[in-house]
Amino acid sequence: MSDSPRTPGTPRTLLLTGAAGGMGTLMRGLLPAYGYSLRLFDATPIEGEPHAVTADLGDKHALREAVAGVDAIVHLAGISLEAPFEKILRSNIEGTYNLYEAAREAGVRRIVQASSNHAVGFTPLPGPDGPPVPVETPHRPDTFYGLSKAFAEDLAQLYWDRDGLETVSVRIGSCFMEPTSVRMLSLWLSPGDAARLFDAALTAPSVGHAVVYGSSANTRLRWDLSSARALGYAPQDDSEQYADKLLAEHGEPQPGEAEHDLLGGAFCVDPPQWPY
Ligand SMILES: NC(=O)C1=CN([C@@H]2O[C@H](COP(=O)(O)OP(=O)(O)OC[C@H]3O[C@@H](n4cnc5c(N)ncnc54)[C@H](O)[C@@H]3O)[C@@H](O)[C@H]2O)C=CC1
Ligand SMILES: O=C(O)[C@H]1OC(=O)[C@H](O)[C@@H](O)[C@@H]1O
Repeated sequence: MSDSPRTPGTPRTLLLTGAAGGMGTLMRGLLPAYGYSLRLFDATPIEGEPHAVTADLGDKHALREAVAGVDAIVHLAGISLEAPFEKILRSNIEGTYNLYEAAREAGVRRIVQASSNHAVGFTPLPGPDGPPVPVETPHRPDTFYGLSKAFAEDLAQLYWDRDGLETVSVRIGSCFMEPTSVRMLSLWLSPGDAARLFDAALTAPSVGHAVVYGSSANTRLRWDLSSARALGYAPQDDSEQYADKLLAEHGEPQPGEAEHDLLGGAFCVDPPQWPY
């Protein structure tokens, strides 16, 4: 259920790109309870959703039709791991540009887009008592994938400054049903908190282009959630309930290991490693 106030002008009809993916599937389940009506878009067909648009982000005509009449967009589509540059260029860089162009032409007011911790992956991790990583930290992408997210944030800034199209860029940590590594104890964004954060990002007044980190209220958090909280985000989950099990399985990351030293963890190793 929605825990954010409704104001006149709150978006109702959303285009959800990446609707067939892991997060898209979770958000298809959770966002309607906040009062949104979803139009689904993905290159992969979605079983049981005959009205979903099955199209690639490279298909400008399909994008123009998909954005027509929506109040806002939640943009999750794209390659979600490291890949050859040419593939990242097509899906994440050109694809996100195509979406922004379609949105601008259609007069869509706001986009909430999935950025990633990997846009700043080479940022040194502070110790548990150090100051959390601020959103203003410079882009330090750890992969071509992270580079595409840094591009998407700059693209959003341009469309705000030049065209008045608002964006909240959410640097998502790790959004899955449960954290599956010790690193994810710090970065985990529970599905419920992801829906809360997207709702806050869709409904907060006058965001311009806001960059926020996307995590739950984890005990082991190492980045600063204050810009997300300023949108009205009030996370309710904490990964700590999974800590004993994950630490028993994997042990604490040690100094000198990417997972211990760098925000992007094993994406910073060449070639990038996962699971992380
Ligand atoms: N799940 C996570 O922990 C994190 C996710 N993200 C970002 O959030 C978004 C969603 O992530 P997941 O659901 O985990 O990824 P996913 O890989 O499960 O889903 C991505 C979806 O995008 C679609 N897609 C890819 N390229 C496309 C194209 N050119 N045209 C149309 N559709 C295309 C795929 O078919 C897929 O259904 C991605 O942008 C990812 O980079 C960022 C940080 C962490
Ligand atoms: O760092 C992480 O855990 C996550 O970051 C991402 O950007 C990826 O899309 C996701 O698959 C990873 O699990």
